Amino acid sequence: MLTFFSEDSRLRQARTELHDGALVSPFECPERVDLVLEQLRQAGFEVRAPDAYGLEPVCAVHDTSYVSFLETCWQAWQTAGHSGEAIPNIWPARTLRQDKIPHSVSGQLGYYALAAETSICEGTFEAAMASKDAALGAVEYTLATGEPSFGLCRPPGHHAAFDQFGGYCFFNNAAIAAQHALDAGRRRVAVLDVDFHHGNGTQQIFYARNDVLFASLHGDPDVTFPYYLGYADETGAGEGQGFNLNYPMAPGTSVATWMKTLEQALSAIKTHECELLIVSLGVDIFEGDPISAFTFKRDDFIALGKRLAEAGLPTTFLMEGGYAVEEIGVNVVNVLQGFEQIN
Ligand SMILES: NCCCCCC(=O)NO
Ligand SMILES: [Zn+2]
Repeated sequence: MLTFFSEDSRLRQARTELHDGALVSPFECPERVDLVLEQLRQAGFEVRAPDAYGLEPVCAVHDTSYVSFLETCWQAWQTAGHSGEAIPNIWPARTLRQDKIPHSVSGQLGYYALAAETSICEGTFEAAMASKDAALGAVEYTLATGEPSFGLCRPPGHHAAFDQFGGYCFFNNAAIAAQHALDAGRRRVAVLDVDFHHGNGTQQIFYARNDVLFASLHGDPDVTFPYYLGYADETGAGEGQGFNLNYPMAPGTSVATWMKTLEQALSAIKTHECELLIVSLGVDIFEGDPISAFTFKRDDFIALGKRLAEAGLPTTFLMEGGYAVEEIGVNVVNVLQGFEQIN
């Protein structure tokens, strides 16, 4: 399976993440892609650098002011005299005005951030641009050939909403790729999110639309990040009613139960006659993931890849989460090789 990856993904070298009340070394680290690349190359996968697609595909799903904020935030933060990495510490919380975008970079950080764990630093914007290019290269290849592809996207994207970053995400790679497919003439695209965490950003971007079916299997938001979206009663709005499917599951859910739940999502994708499948591939459903709570073992990822291939759709996999760094490469390659065994 052809893989797309841009070396500029490494440009984000954040030093801090707010975790358990302390600033720690980020779980979403550049070493993640090193380990995936190592396993891909050992398994004989071709890795190709994508074209640079510019900002147009980004602004097809994200707010242009938000994109400009991401591009200028780090410089503005430093110009304002801050010495650490850019981390928000105030939000337009429920009792404050929601219609104000302050000129202060501190105020803008809170306006555009959905969570506080994700810092903005040197190279963040450039890495996010590289990540969405990997996604676009992969989906363009699949659209052109019908063959499956893998976008080794770093940073990940599924928490990024129309005008919000967080959960280690800045541009919603899956949404950008889905919109690109629609702009290329596909009528209906499915985004299947198998990451441990709900893809709140992907949901929000397509929530009122019926040309993208969003289906997500994830840890119950009642007890799992992002907490405030991802419940089963969120089924879409307006024309999008019925085109958003959330399958929250309790921490510790067995793989057997997870795979049975996957059947529900795949059945809906088939019913909706989707022409392209984009898989938000988070391998943080691995039992050893440090910040997640599902129970996949290495070989379960092979079964996952096989089952997805049986859906029989042109498929693009896009990297989302996965923080058990030592095993991330094997777990990713297992999905892709499982898929190829059937496809
Ligand atoms: N405490 C922050 C949790 C961020 C979740 C990142 C992720 O893997 N999302 O899929
Ligand atoms: Zn995740």
